[in-house]
Amino acid sequence: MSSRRVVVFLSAEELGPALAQLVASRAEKALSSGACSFSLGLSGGSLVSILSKELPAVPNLDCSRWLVGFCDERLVPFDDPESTYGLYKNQLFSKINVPEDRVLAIDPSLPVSECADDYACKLSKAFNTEQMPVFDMLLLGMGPDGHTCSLFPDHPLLQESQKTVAPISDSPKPPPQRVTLTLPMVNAARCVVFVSTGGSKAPVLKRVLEGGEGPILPAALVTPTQGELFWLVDEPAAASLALEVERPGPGAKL
Ligand SMILES: O=C(O)[C@H](O)[C@@H](O)[C@H](O)[C@H](O)COP(=O)(O)O
Repeated sequence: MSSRRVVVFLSAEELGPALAQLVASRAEKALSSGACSFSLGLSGGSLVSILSKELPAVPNLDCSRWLVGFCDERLVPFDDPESTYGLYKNQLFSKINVPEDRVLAIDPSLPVSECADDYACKLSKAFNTEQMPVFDMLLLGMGPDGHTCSLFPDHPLLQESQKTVAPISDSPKPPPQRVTLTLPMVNAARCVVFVSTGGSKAPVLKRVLEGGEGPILPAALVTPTQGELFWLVDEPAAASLALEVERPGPGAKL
């Protein structure tokens, strides 16, 4: 892992614009350095509302060459309120100019194992590679149990070392059937950004960032091989941290 930065913001309201600016600046950097696209993996949960509010507010944001995938997705129809793609379609994609055919959604009509394999093929095709697709940036959340994507504590999926996308049928967080990027896929990304806010995350954030008793939690297994790792958190989530963190001033660029 090239670097880990833990950045603490006064509130989620201050974190949002900084996150959007980070995404936009990394997209600009990728595309201006000759890449044909900027590949971004999205998670669900509270990230949906943060990104839907803050990305469209970035001045002159051009997403026409973005390639958008999902770090995990629930096996429900797109019009189900639990569908991460459905939420982003309604709340974000209608406000930015990412072409519809460059948003890589799962096929929720398939059985979960076939759905995972189908999504892995879709990603390989979109990234034009037979190797492990490498996202420019992945945006991850973390549950109060330390899960990320749909990788849950003590789950056999944490040992998956070959697949890029895996099925899960016993998610402890409903709905039970999902597909998820695997740890090798997540750790191959050029930049991984966790966003975690709220006091309920304070205990697990301390355990993930500073270590503690018991098995290592899924979010702590995200250690990009060569990529950057950001933890963007608010003060309530950081309340128990003892390690050195960054506290940028208002409007500071990451
Ligand atoms: O689809 C999902 O459930 C998410 O991808 C999941 O991994 C989420 O990121 C965490 O549960 C954190 O969610 P919050 O940020 O809402 O706490």
